[in-house]
Amino acid sequence: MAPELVPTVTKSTVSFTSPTTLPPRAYVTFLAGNGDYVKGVVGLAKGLRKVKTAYPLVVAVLPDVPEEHRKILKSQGCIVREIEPVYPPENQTQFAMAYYVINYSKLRIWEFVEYSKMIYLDGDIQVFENIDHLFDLPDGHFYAVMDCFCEKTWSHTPQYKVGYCQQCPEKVQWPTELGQPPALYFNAGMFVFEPSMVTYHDLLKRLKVTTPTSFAEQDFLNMYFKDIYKPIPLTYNLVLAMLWRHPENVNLEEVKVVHYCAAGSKPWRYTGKEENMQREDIKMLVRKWWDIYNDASLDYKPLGASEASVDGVDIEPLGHLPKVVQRVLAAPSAA
Ligand SMILES: O=c1ccn([C@@H]2O[C@H](COP(=O)(O)OP(=O)(O)O)[C@@H](O)[C@H]2O)c(=O)[nH]1
Ligand SMILES: OC[C@H]1O[C@H](O[C@@H]2[C@@H](O)[C@H](O)[C@@H](O)[C@H](O)[C@@H]2O)[C@H](O)[C@@H](O)[C@H]1O
Ligand SMILES: [Mn+2]
Repeated sequence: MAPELVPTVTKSTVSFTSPTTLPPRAYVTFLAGNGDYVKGVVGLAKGLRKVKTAYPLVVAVLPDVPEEHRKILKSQGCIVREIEPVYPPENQTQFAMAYYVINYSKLRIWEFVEYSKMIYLDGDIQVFENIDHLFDLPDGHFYAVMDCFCEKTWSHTPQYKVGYCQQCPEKVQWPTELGQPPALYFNAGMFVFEPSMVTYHDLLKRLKVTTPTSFAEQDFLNMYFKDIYKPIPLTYNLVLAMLWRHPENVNLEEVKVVHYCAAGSKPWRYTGKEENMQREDIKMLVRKWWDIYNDASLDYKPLGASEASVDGVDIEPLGHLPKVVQRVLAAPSAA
């Protein structure tokens, strides 16, 4: 329903303005499959509500996301938009993770042109402090946080082989015999962008003639936006591996956004068994995620709607703190 318009008299004319003229902006995330990433998106929706963002969360869902999950997302106040998958050209490339092939579907968000500016967030991200001010960054650029090349997932790359990382370029100099150091490279789990049909069609056209590489759409987006990419501080997307790879670059107190992308760190699957997962900072961040996910006061409460169900579908929290997670979080750190 359109907001009730209130007349305002300017000079001799009367013009109508909506009482709350928010610019057309939104957060957007991506959901594929009928698995447990929907918990990540519910957690993200509740986290954004907790920090009192002024903007909605759009969830771009692939056709394989079941109706049940879509209803849960709508019950959490999300705007659910179905997108068609995007596949890279046929190739023999080994992606760093086999499922990365579906992540090219993220490119569909460029066609959400009803929004002038959007902030993309992976479903395994949590926002712990309000970041709405990023929407006011100057137009015409692509803003994202620089990634780290030190995890094993990078072992196929020249930078990993020589021990170079953009997070500490002075530690191991880029060997001159290898030519120019790699261009600044961002993590594609969070970025600020402007939807545009021109860009959207050009992205898909360029994808058709681009050989896929191990980090799939993240590599492609880095190639495509390299001339307008502007790094923003890691407080806006803490890739967890930074905690053990570049602790000197991290001040946890200042971190606003946490990206649970390290192996074994997805809070809704956390067992504490994988490498680094017994660290006290990891256990604290997993607990912080669950505190939001389990906080019923953060559930979306539309005026007048029953909180018990939506169209008869019981909207129970998707899961309390599983016993295994409680046990692991409570256990004293071995490290
Ligand atoms: O089975 C899947 C795999 C990925 N995703 C979405 O794609 C994003 C990117 O994948 P992921 O975060 O696992 O990559 P990582 O950042 O861990 O490399 C996820 O956050 C989800 O939003 C999803 O919905 N279902
Ligand atoms: O499809 C490729 C994915 O590549 C990125 O994840 C990687 C990357 O960050 C590496 O640098 C890390 O080492 C690794 O752990 C992490 O999973 C994005 O987070 C994700 O959204 C998506 O684009
Ligand atoms: Mn991620």
